[in-house]
Amino acid sequence: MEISLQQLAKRYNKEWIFKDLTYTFNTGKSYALVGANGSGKSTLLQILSGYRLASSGKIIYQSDRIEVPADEVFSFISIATPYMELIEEFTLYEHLNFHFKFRKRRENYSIEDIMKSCYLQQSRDKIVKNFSSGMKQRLKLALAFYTESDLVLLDEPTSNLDEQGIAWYQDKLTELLNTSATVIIASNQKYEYQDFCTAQVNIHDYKK
Ligand SMILES: Nc1ncnc2c1ncn2[C@@H]1O[C@H](COP(=O)(O)OP(=O)(O)OP(=O)(O)O)[C@@H](O)[C@H]1O
Repeated sequence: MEISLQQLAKRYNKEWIFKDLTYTFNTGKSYALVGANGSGKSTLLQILSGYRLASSGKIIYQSDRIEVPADEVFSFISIATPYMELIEEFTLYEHLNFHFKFRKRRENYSIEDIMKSCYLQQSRDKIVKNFSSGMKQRLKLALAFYTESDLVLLDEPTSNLDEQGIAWYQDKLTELLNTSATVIIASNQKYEYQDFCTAQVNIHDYKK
């Protein structure tokens, strides 16, 4: 998916978070969205996902060179972010089963394959509410990695992950980058994007 931002700007009350952001994210490429804490990385990802509105400017989404209407964009996107809530009352199996009733699994991986791949197969029938923070993060990432999507948005992807979890993230990211998905990673940690992303966008360049 190609995403073209035209003079995008966002402010909260009187504070401009970014202004005049004109940039194109190209199909199949991967981007690191960088900037200090509080600079606006999550805000931009939320706008790209349709969760928040920009204050001004325009976003054009194109799939196979055809513009995707704004109200259909959500079905092309996967997102893993700290503000996204999991359905805590479900077991792991129920959660994955529910999600994949609405979205297609990448390359027809089975739910069992997905649980195994994120080292959660032992927790198949455990309620998500009782997951540790690292387990919840692996589930969020698994939902993003294994959903067939044209655009994958990852916000602080390794928060709460241990060393094995970080290696798993890097491995799954490498697999994702071999697909045609466009990937955007908002990050403060170089190991989340260095050696993986083809370009960097620094929010501080759009604050003048
Ligand atoms: N709903 C909101 N209302 C008002 N201000 C907000 C809101 N959400 C975020 N902000 C402000 O917008 C700015 C950018 O926040 P954002 O979370 O996008 O930054 P970030 O770059 O993702 O930060 P971090 O690296 O700490 O996660 C901050 O000053 C924050 O306080």
